[in-house]
Amino acid sequence: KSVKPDYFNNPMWPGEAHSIKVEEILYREKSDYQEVLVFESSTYGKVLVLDGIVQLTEKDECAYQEMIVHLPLCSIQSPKTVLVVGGGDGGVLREVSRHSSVEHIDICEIDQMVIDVSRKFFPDLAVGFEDSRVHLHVGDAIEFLKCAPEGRYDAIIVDSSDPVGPAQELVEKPFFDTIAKALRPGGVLCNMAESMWLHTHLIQDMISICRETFKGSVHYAWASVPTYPSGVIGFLLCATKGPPVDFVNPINPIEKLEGANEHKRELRFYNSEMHSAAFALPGFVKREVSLL
Ligand SMILES: NCCCN[C@H]1CC[C@H](N)CC1
Repeated sequence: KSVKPDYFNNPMWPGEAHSIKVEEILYREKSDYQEVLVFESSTYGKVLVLDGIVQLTEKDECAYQEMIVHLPLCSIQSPKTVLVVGGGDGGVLREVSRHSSVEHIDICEIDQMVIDVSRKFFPDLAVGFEDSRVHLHVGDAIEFLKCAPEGRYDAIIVDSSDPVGPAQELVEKPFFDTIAKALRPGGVLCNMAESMWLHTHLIQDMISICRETFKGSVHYAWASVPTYPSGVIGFLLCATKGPPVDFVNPINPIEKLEGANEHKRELRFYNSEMHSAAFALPGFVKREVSLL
């Protein structure tokens, strides 16, 4: 094409761009929702990109997938029913299935192409779909949650892409209302919550909505993910009104879970110390993002 794309003019991280050396393009198609790209990188393994935004790399996906799952699931006693919103690559499912107390996992992913591409190029993530407890729903999570039975889930994990494009409505109040309704009293939500370096306004908006919607506690945690913009990603942890949930000190520590580590592939990032440390926040975040 004659004109190079303007890398610096994007809504989520204006003025910055991240580059990874491409060895070989393995897949590039447009689904009904987004452009799906897979390439072999020089130093991060295979990389999944949606609409030009890095979703995961083989090298560092463990940080995000392990934290987004074990921060909520290790904060409640024996979680049984779990809902995953998004997560079509299967990585979150792989992590949920480490918890032997879980009996039923629903996943609602809007884009079948993401599932097919993950099965072909990311078998270490798509392995999550093989668990017999998994029930796949391909469709819009907004509709799925509207029809979900009240108090159905112990935990809901929103593994979304950025709120530009298909995932736009996943940061709005009506969606959080349906999540709160679908969770049991004392149930927990873990929501992808962008970067404390880049998105404090969006994080504040989400926290304000969640404080209203979840009468229980609202906490912000974060992890290092080198291939995400600014090198960190955040997680919003909420509990519905009911038995109080202490997010910072896991009452269901992963180290005590039978079989959690021999599972499909050992944990590479998450442990109980990383769990508690993830809630420690820099001064500027405490000032800019009021959690109280
Ligand atoms: N399931 C893979 C991760 C999807 N979530 C990511 C959160 C951060 C975004 N900038 C990219 C997607």
